[in-house]
Amino acid sequence: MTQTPITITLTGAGGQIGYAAMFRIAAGDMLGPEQPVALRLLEIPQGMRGAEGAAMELADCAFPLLAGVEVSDDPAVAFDGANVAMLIGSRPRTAGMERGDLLSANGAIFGPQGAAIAARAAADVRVIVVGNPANTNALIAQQHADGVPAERFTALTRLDHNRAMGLLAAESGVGVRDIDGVTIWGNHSATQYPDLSRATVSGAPALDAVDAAWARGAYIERVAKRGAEIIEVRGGSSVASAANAAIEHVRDWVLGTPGESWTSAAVVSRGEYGVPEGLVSSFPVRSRGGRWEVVEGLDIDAFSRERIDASVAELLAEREAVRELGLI
Ligand SMILES: NC(=O)c1ccc[n+]([C@@H]2O[C@H](COP(=O)([O-])OP(=O)(O)OC[C@H]3O[C@@H](n4cnc5c(N)ncnc54)[C@H](O)[C@@H]3O)[C@@H](O)[C@H]2O)c1
Ligand SMILES: O=C(O)C[C@H](O)C(=O)O
Repeated sequence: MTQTPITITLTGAGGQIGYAAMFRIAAGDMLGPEQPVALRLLEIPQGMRGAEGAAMELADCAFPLLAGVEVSDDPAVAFDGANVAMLIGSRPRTAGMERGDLLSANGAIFGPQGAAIAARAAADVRVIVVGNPANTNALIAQQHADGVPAERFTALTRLDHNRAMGLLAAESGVGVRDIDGVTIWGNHSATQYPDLSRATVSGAPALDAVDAAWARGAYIERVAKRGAEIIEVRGGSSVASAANAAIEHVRDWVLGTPGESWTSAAVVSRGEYGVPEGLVSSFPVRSRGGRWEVVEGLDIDAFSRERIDASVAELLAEREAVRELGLI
């Protein structure tokens, strides 16, 4: 194990998702069993004891790959030299709220963090925003990160992607290994579009394996509202599945996606599929050479067009709202 450690900054490290993620990262689940990692844990003063306690437990695990842990409430310290920044810290919604209701409460967190990343992080920094509303928070961070290429800012829709795979597998009576070609388009919100147009079940078109009305009705609704379903059943928003998805997002971004398969991630649009440039929107993506590439050239039928446009309209409205709040 002679490799230089990769520095990973986790914000909200005293919170639930941070706690669920950090032990797996330190165990090598994100960057592989040969790659040492150094963790920088960022919290606000009220969250520092939780983060410090988690750091003590990390030490008590004696992970061979863990090259160090630092806890700080200063973004300039926590983002110093960061190769990967996982922006988790922010308030979760509670029952009855939409994620967009968190914009004014959480949006203000991401401008200063974007600026701190620009000032302190490593030249190759990759940023994933988990805190909701994730797409627009990523936009805010990106807009404050002068000098950092826009493509380094992403938001998490891998959890939606995994949910879409899991629910399709259950409906088809197969394992998730037999599912491919699912896409999440748009916003990590109730308007997102889980698209089965090109999905396959055991190599055959998914739309032949399941009822088409289900695929374009109840299925979309269930995937898009799964977060609220979890809140209702657990009494709190998803934690371990969110941490898992964030880990998979970073793993694939750094190490690549397998073969021709794609996954879903919210990336800064360059105008692909008519999504206005600059919005952070979910697309089908592959990772090649450490960069996300939007899978281009897929046919979009009228149904899909309408769903994508509806979610993009919400992203445009969120961008307008944060402009009005003076956050970008
Ligand atoms: N994108 C997704 O798929 C997805 C999935 C699940 C949860 N989430 C979101 O992730 C966020 C975190 O969820 P959680 O369950 O871990 O919440 P939590 O309340 O358990 O933890 C959040 C932590 O963030 C800290 N924090 C707040 N402001 C901060 C700042 N400026 N800098 C650093 N830390 C800060 C808090 O002190 C707290 O410890 C929520 O916004 C939730 O809605 C997103
Ligand atoms: O739904 C939420 O508020 C939490 C998270 O975004 C989720 O999708 O589980």
